[in-house]
Order: sequence, then C-alpha cells, then structure tokens
Amino acid sequence: MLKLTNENLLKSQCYIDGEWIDADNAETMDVLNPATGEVITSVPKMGQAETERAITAANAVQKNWAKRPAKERANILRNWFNLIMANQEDLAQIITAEMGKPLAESRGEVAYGASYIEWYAEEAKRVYGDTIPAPGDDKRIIVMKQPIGVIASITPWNFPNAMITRKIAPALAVGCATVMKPAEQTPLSALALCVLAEEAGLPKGLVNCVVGDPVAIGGEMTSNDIIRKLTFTGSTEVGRLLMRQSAQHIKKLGLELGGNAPFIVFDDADIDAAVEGAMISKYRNSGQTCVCANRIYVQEGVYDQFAEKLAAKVADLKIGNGAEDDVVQGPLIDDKAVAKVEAHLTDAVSKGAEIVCGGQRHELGRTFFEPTIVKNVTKEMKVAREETFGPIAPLFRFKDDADVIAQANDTEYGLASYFYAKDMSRVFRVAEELEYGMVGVNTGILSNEVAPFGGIKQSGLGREGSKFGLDDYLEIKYVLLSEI
Ligand SMILES: NC(=O)C1=CN([C@@H]2O[C@H](COP(=O)(O)OP(=O)(O)OC[C@H]3O[C@@H](n4cnc5c(N)ncnc54)[C@H](OP(=O)(O)O)[C@@H]3O)[C@@H](O)[C@H]2O)C=CC1
Ligand SMILES: O=C(O)CCCC(=O)O
Repeated sequence: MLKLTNENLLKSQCYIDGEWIDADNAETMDVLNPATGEVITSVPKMGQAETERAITAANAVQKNWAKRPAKERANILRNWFNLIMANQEDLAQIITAEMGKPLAESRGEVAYGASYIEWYAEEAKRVYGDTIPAPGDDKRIIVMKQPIGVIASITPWNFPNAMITRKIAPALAVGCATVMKPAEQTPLSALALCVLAEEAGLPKGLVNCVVGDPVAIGGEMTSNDIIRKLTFTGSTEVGRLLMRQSAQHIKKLGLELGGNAPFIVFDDADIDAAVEGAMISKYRNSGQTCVCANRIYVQEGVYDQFAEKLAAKVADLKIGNGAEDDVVQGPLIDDKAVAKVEAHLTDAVSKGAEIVCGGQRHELGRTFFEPTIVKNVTKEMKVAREETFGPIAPLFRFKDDADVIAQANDTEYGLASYFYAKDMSRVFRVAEELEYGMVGVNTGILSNEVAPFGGIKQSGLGREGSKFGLDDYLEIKYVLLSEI
C-alpha cells in the first residue's frame, strides 16, 4: 500500500490543458507494483483524440510563454525545482512503487531529475545569439536563437522521473510547450510531476501528460504538424520506428536509444576501484539502464583476481522489495525482462560460459533475478551483441589494448563506455579511440546535469543536459540587414 505525505501527488487522471481528465471512452489501465504484483491505482488509457487536444492546447500557449523574459520563465522553473525537492520522499516512494528500484536509488533519481530543472532555469538566461562580420560594408549579420515550438516526449519506465525532466526542463526554459507520454508501466511519476508543475505556476496548457496506447499516441505525435520536435528515450527498435514516422513532417529528433556499454579493466588499473565501478555501473537499477556495463573486458593478468573480488561484492547484495530497508536490488520490471535475461544466460552457458554466482530467478519469485556473474564469455554469445538490460555481468578476457578496443567498438551501439587504467598515455589514447558518446575513465557512473548525455551510431541523436542540450530545443535564425 502506497502511503504518501502529500496524497495529492497520486493521480488517476491525465493532465491536458491544465485539467485533470479521464479518457474519452473512460477506458483505464492498472499500474502494478512489480515487487508485489499489487495494483497501485489505475490511469486513463488515452489515444489519438486526447493527444491531439493536448497538442492544440500546448500550441495555444507556446508563443506567450516564449515571449516572457527568460528570467520570469527561470523563476517559475525554480519554483518547480523547489517543490520537487520538498516532495522528494513522496516522489521517491512513487518511483519505487511503480518501477521497483530501491528507495535510496529513487531518492537519488528525484534529486537527479530536479537538477536538470535547476540547471536549465539558470542556463535559459544565457541563450546567446551572435553577430558575424558581413561580406560587404553595407551589410550586418545577426544570428538569433528561437524556441523550436511545441515538443513531444516519449519516455521509458527505467527512470520514470528523470527522463522526463531531462527533456522537459530545457524545452520549457527556452520557451517551448510540451506534451509528454510516459511508459505505461510508470505513469504515476509523470502525473505527480504535473501536479507540482501546476503548483509552481507553469501556465495551463504548457505541460501536458497523455497516458495510454503507445501506437495511437506516438502516431499522433509524429503525424501532427504542430509538433516540431520529438524527443524519445527507449529501445533502438522503437526509436527507428518513430524516426521513420517523423520523416513525413521532417521533425527534429532527439533519440536516446539502446547501448551495449563496454567496461574495460586494464592490467595497470586499481582493481578494487574497478570492482567498485563495475558494481555501480552493472547493478544500478538491477542492470536496467542504457548506460549499464553490458560487456566487462578484463586483461588476462588480472582476470581471476577481478572475478573473485567482484563475486565477493555481489554476494553481499540484498535483494527484495525496494521499499524495504537495506535492499539494493529490486525486481526486474516484468516477465519479458526476466525472459531476456534468462535467454542471454542460457545462450552463454550453451556456448561454454561458466556461472560464477547467481544464474536463476530469486527465491522471492515474481520478477526477482539473482545478480549474476559469468566467466569465459566470448564474442559469439548474445551477451556480446545485445543489450541484456538485467543483472548479468559477463566477463570477457583480452590480451592487449588493440585487441580490446577492436572488440569494444565492434557493435552498432555507441552510448556509454568505461575503462580503468593508470598509465596516462593509455588513458588518452583509449578515451580517443572508443567510439562512444560518453567515456568514463576510472569511474562507473557518468550522468549529471552539467554534462552532455547521448550516443553515436545506433544509440541515438542529440544530447541531453549541459549547454549543448539547449540547442536541441532551439532553431538558429540568421538575419541579414542591408543598407538602402
Ligand atoms: N535507452 C533506454 O534507456 C531504454 C532502453 N530500453 C531497451 O528496450 C528494451 C525494451 O524495453 P521497452 O520498455 O519495451 O522499450 P520501448 O522502447 O518499447 O518503450 C519506451 C517508450 O516507448 C513507448 N513506445 C513503445 N512502442 C511505441 C510506438 N509504437 N510508438 C510510440 N511509442 C512507443 C513506450 O510506451 P509503452 O510503455 O506504453 O509501451 C515507452 O513509453 C529493453 O530491454 C532495453 O533493452 C528500454 C527502456 C529504456
Ligand atoms: O537508462 C536510461 O535511459 C537513462 C540513463 C540513466 C542515466 O541518466 O544515468
């Protein structure tokens, strides 16, 4: 049973044009707690018509919002940030209830999500244009940056709060209006953010949240000409589909898609630090993040030592309902997620990998899976090519730098990568040669609001966070002034 201090944060209706409403056909869908299987509440199952109304509402207010001075927009966003932090515990309880991650991680996610609002509230005041020396004495060139207009966002279940703020905050800060569609497993965090957005003073219609049929909602978002940008976090498969659908109106796209992160431990690394980094990178959110270490490459001289130390740490992980004290591994999101983990493991073992620890569903049942380590993994196995999105640490052995860089880059993905080494010339060379949007050196965690998060290759387009993240919501206009 979800008990909140501020009960108003638990919503069972969607938020369109500043009103809390049901689906036109009154259909609903249940939101389940993945740790217990209990129904937390139900939410409307909306479709095309409601999405269209949300887009129209956003369009009606966008230009006025954009005209307000950046400082005014910033002050309202700052109110939103303050309210989120004041309600941090309730928002964390909601994340844990609908998504399953341990409460400590949920509290961290709320603060992490809010940090994007704080950062962009500040940064919105610095949307500088430019002047350019003109090619003739009778001419002047001015470059201005203007908000792109109405944007749509589609977000996943693994970070039900922060993936929304990371997209909405820069959009609102520069003067865009927004329509969001959260994942069907985790709509409650999104709706709670809307409650606080309203309280913070964000004008009616500026932030809209539509929950329901992904095909109908995504179809409207990509076919409605008012939407000028679609920002999506989720699987590469759905990203590709949305990109295809967006081609009709040549919409700007922000895509944060799948990853297949290599985590490399060189023989000169601090092995204890590398083990700590691997624990965070691999087992945060039970392995359900797109930047989780998916392939762990360990140089042959330190392979056994690393495997032994990692296994000792994994043995200490407490599994259970994320709402309970000291639990650090919650359930996986659903049966499909467990089936993928099992398929990857079965495939690896059938091709010669050896289970060091874990390897099966946990005795708690449901979607709890034991944190697992497998040794003697090779590139022929599924774990080498596909994102597992679960708590399996596959340990690959490598000989030298050239060998591991070639293996690490041998994937269509290019989101996050990590390596541990001390030698400075190696550090620079490897950081340059890894074909990834993000490289963590001697660290297992990369994400923060001041840095550009994003991938290359089939991991996506655009960047979120940092000053670079603002450009994704702005258009450049060049004005040529000519003397007459
Ligand atoms: N990059 C990342 O952060 C993430 C990667 N993944 C990867 O994807 C795999 C599958 O996870 P899954 O949750 O199914 O990811 P999806 O890509 O299916 O879901 C992400 C979001 O896209 C929506 N969506 C799904 N289909 C459509 C569609 N046709 N049109 C518009 N929106 C759509 C979902 O809505 P709805 O929930 O209503 O289906 C959800 O809001 C994971 O195992 C993992 O490998 C998953 C989540 C996050
Ligand atoms: O998995 C994701 O989609 C989001 C990455 C989490 C992070 O920001 O670190």
